[in-house]
Amino acid sequence: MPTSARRIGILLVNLGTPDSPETSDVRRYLNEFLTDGRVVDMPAAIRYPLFQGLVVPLRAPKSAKIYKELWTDRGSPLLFHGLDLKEKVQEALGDGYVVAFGMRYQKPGVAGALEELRAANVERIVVLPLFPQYASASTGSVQEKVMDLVKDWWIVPSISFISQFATEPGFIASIVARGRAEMDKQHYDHVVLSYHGIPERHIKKGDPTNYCRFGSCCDTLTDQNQYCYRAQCFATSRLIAVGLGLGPEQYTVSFQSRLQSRLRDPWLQPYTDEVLKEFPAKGIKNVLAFSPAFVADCLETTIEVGEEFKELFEEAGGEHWHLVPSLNSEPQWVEAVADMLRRH
Ligand SMILES: C=CC1=C(C)c2cc3[nH]c(cc4nc(cc5[nH]c(cc1n2)c(C)c5CCC(=O)O)C(CCC(=O)O)=C4C)c(C)c3C=C
Ligand SMILES: [Fe+2]
Ligand SMILES: [Fe+2]
Repeated sequence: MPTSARRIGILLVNLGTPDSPETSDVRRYLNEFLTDGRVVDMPAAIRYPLFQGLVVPLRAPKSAKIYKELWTDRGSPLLFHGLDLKEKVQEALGDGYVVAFGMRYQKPGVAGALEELRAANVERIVVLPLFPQYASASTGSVQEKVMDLVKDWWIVPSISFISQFATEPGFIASIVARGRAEMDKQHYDHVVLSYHGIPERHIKKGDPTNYCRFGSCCDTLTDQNQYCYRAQCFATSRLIAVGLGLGPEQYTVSFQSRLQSRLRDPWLQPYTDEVLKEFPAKGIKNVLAFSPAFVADCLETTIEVGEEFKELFEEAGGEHWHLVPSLNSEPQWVEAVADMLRRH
């Protein structure tokens, strides 16, 4: 008797968000997030008491206030955009695929999403962490979680990971189209491409040949630095700039969202909140900002770039700061994701 063809399982994963903007839920989220050894790479014996006992209790009420500003009728944007993307990618890929969506921290979790794929008896699983540039704190953590979960299955399926898509033409074209739509509406003096920061140390830990010097070494992607987050951010930026027809002097690459550390560990620089203050004195009064480390709007885009940086820029004498929305579940991006998955 012929058997019907088995389908391919797709697991889309994003970072995670609190269940609600209440302090108790934000605390639970931050406790899980900031005790992940790939995010805070201190020995567990220090990390747990320091973060659960001190950092998170102090941070949670402040973060909760900001999450309240972000929250919508549909809840957290990171979550509902992820669910929308899942639906639309499923539609684009058709019956030969089963698409599931999970979050690295909190709900819906990666475990439940993997169970959906197991129940569908998929032939193999392709995991797409929704982070364009590879970082151990984001992509690496998702990879670790997936491997940790499937290791207990009686039959371990074939699993592959799309580790990064920093230079993927469909990703770049989707961002360029978003940017063009804004640039057609009005003139901008300058473009800022602001990426989530990470400690420089995290890059050095993934640099076995000791190649990265945080200088021009990151200006090209080579076999030696293919997983360097900084080099990937620069590669994404160059392609966006080419797509928008920008010369090197017309855009700035910078890094945001650093977690203040008393150890004063350097994070990737320049910091967005510092460079933007210098723009007005240089005659840059109208700025278009992109957040190309994120494919879905979230606290770090809508609030940090869209509101906090705007305020800082205006205080420094700037006139107009505008954030290009993330790709979310825009049709061109849905097709780019489906195409990436079909080719994988
Ligand atoms: C681009 C991917 C991300 C990397 C790399 C990353 C590294 C990283 N983040 C923190 C600390 C925080 N990040 C927070 C929010 C947050 N971070 C990402 C993505 C990456 N983080 C996203 C998508 C979000 C938004 C989630 C949402 O619910 O909207 C937060 C929580 C907010 C706050 O309290 O400020 C923290 C804390 C570190 C320390 C780190 C690398 C070492
Ligand atoms: Fe983060
Ligand atoms: Fe580098």
